[in-house]
Amino acid sequence: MYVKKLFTLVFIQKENQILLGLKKRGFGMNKWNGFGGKVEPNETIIDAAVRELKEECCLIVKPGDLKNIAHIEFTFEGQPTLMDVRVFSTNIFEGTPQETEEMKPKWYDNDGVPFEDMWLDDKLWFPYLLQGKSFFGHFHYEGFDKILNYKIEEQVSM
Ligand SMILES: CSc1nc2ncnc(N)c2[nH]1
Repeated sequence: MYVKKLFTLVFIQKENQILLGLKKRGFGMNKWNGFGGKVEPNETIIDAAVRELKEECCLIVKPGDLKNIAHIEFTFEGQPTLMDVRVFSTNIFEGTPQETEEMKPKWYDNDGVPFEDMWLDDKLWFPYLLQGKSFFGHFHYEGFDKILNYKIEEQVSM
């Protein structure tokens, strides 16, 4: 029986670039990632995604411009937690990415994503993200540095 926790993850994309943030504290510190976090009890998933993006890099997006492109679950050997991560992307945004206490933003070329400084699973599913393909993924970890098993299934549309 898992204890499910809901998270958002937002990727801002340009023609051939993707915006990543270097996490400066907390869970995933010193890893490059998209922007997001926990969904609070009083908000929708989309509202949480919009809120976290603004808080973490000062970009503004409209809820309607966020496309839900993936649903990724993370479980951990011997732990009850299931991280239920809803992934969104858009190329419509307002503002310029700013560094905050949480994240240092940087544009990366799609063919230069720093996988060696990201979560282990990211290099497995980023190709789907970069090709605009919707997918479901489940990654079962042992600790935080070893993937025991995983699956990725392309979805026709989310
Ligand atoms: C704990 S395993 C994990 N992989 C991840 N990849 C991208 N964003 C996350 N929040 C991730 N968590």
